[in-house]
Amino acid sequence: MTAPHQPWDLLVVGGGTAGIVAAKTAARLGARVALVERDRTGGDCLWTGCVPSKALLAAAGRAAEARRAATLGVHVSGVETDFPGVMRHVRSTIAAIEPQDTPEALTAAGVHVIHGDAVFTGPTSVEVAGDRIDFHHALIATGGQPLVPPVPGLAEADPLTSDSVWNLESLPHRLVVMGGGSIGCELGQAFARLGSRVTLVEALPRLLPREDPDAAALVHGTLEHDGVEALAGTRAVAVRGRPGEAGELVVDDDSGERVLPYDALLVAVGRRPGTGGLGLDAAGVDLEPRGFVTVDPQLRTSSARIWAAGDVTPHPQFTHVAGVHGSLAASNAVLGVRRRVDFSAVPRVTFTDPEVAAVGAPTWAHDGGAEPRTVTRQHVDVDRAQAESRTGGFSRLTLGVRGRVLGGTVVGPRAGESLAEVTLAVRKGLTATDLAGTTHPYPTYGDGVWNAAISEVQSRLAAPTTRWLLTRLVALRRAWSSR
Ligand SMILES: Cc1cc2nc3c(=O)[nH]c(=O)nc-3n(C[C@H](O)[C@H](O)[C@H](O)COP(=O)(O)OP(=O)(O)OC[C@H]3O[C@@H](n4cnc5c(N)ncnc54)[C@H](O)[C@@H]3O)c2cc1C
Ligand SMILES: NC(=O)c1ccc[n+]([C@@H]2O[C@H](COP(=O)([O-])OP(=O)(O)OC[C@H]3O[C@@H](n4cnc5c(N)ncnc54)[C@H](O)[C@@H]3O)[C@@H](O)[C@H]2O)c1
Repeated sequence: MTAPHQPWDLLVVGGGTAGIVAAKTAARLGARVALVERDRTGGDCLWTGCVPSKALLAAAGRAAEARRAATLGVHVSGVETDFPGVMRHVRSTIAAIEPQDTPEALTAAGVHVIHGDAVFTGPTSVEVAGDRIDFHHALIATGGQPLVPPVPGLAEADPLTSDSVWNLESLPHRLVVMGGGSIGCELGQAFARLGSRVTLVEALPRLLPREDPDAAALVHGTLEHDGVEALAGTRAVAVRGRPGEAGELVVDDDSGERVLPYDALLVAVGRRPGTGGLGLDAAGVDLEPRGFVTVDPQLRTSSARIWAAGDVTPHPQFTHVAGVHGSLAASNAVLGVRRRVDFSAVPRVTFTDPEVAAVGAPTWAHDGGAEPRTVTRQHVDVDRAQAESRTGGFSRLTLGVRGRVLGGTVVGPRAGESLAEVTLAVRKGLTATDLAGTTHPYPTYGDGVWNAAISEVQSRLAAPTTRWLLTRLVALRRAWSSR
């Protein structure tokens, strides 16, 4: 392999979202860029993460909609799901999106693509298939892998993970899912709606433990309605099973042990950073205690010319974060600027039904009156939700001094879309008055956030001093008009 332009201005290791966005950004800035990928460019999001999971959820959602259409007077009988057909939809979605991330697309964007496993041999060089490649700057964007925790018998049973679940050819009759976070809830709901008997096991006392408890409760309720047995506060103790065969997961809650038989076991308890075999010692790159690459706020590692972005860092594991951080690290590396990561407004969405979308300061744990505090609009009071018979949701804002929007949680259909304006509000320091004064189209789920903001403005108008002043003003106008 001959690699032109060495040393590269930027050598990117890893062709997932962080690496691709970084490489394209640096090339656009005029840098000479190479990207090393050992597998397929596109990364977790395209092949095993966001894209297949959202395609699967879309199919499962259609089935659920057809089943509940009777509430709207539409009777759909005999709803059947055809798992190979669903998986064809998953693969065709990937195929439709893939062209953006191919080596050809990268080459067209001015990025030299190298296929192989990169290993750092020093602070300014890597080796790929025996060839030495020199760089002025490098970016580690090697992502992560599903974590398989040390539960006795688990590794031996070779469970499904978010990497391998996409190879299933038939729907498991009984699916046990370990982990009630984003992957567990999204895939657990999807498989249940497609016809599996799903049991979800979450070690902490509730599902989606990072989200507003009211949001988690709504998701829990819908999962149960979909037929999922959701066991929160339940630890996995042991697995009895062999690869590719039915087995049993032994779990334990405060009331004792219970055996959960499965045809397939899916582990979704988080992801570990992909740093193994990268030669980071030779490069002088430090890891933090959990094994993620340590970065400063400019995404520089402990090695002056090496940067890192995406799931390999301790930052939130989302595609949008990987992309934004990849771009930021690339411009810092090739331009020598000092842009810093900004965590004030990083949105997140769990694509269950209902969707749970949140940003900024938590929307819970605020006692009444003191700031910050919350205002909530239940979606039973949102006309669009009533029209669609989808009232199980809410829009909640966390407000600080003078009504400044510090955070928000929206639960309901397309909550991720409704969250966009809350994200902008948090980022730009807007207030409830700003949101209330912005005309929103009627009837939309956006009315939830809008009316929460309006209720805040109305409650300020109802404050005794304001109320007294307004009453005086009206009385003066009345006196003036009747002169
Ligand atoms: C089931 C699931 C659903 C998800 N859904 C969402 C979602 O809806 N929204 C969202 O925002 N996020 C979602 N995520 C998270 C999202 O997929 C990740 O945060 C994102 O893809 C991380 O991108 P990355 O570039 O950091 O890493 P990756 O995409 O993992 O890319 C790393 C790349 O580096 C390569 N590599 C590793 N080591 C080497 C080496 N030594 N040499 C060369 N190449 C190497 C790998 O082959 C890989 O291609 C989901 C994740 C999962 C698992
Ligand atoms: N919609 C999205 O944006 C989306 C969707 C899927 C995944 N992701 C990303 O992928 C990452 C990984 O997702 P994930 O769901 O695997 O991780 P997660 O951290 O979201 O959830 C893991 C859950 O497993 C539980 N858990 C841990 N050990 C357990 C055990 N032994 N038994 C039972 N439960 C246990 C944890 O308490 C936690 O609730 C997430 O951090 C997320 O950022 C994002």
